[in-house]
Amino acid sequence: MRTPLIAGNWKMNGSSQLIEEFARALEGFPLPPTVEVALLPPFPYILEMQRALGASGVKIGAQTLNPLRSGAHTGEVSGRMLKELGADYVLVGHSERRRLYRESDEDVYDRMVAALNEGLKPILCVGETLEERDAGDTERVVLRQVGKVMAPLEPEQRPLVTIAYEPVWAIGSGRTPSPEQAQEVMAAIRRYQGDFDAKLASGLRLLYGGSMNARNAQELLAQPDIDGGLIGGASLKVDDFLSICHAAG
Ligand SMILES: O=C(CO)COP(=O)(O)O
Repeated sequence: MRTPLIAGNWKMNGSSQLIEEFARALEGFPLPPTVEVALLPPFPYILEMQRALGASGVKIGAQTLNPLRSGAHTGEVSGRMLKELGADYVLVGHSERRRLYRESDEDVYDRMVAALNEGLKPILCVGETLEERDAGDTERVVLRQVGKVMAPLEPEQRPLVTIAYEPVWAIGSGRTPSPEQAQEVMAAIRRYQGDFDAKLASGLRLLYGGSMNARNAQELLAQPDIDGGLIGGASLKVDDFLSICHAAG
């Protein structure tokens, strides 16, 4: 039985005021006990969020990490630091990191290993561009991204990874694949993992991300291989985010 996870990726958004709004809302509106909920704010808010929301059961995460532990890397943040701040989760390979900061599959792998070594729970993001989808390349692209990072891991590390399927064209666009189209890709990811290890595949937690909101969450989450969501824009609206959490419960 896989516990659903709803994770909110604030990207470079949010404020102390928004953290307070979440704290107030969660006082009167507890989270469903059957769902794990995480919020991933920008680095400067991690500690504040941990203090304000930790007691509500919300887990805290980060959006990236540097693969090194420390050193002369101006502007960077390591997994060790995130762990010390109380972070549980960390995204690796988000398409915005791949595109805007030129992170390759190898860079994503290095971050994955660093996250695992620090005891953080990595969420590996994968997804195709519109051109790749139109060319009929979706599965090939997504399984390559999964394989390049998952295959070299030690067998005992693989079950610690959550995979988020986020079609690049669905992110921030208001467009989503149909629930059946999302299901098809996510079932392919699970089958592919099953080629390594059947137990790993059945326990693997798969999230859908890309314009998931309070209106479409229910039908996406109803698909058999969708175990939760990675939410961008709607995680900045307290009511919408909490209603997605309840839809998953
Ligand atoms: O990129 C995303 C989450 O990581 C999805 O963002 P949106 O929900 O804003 O489309």
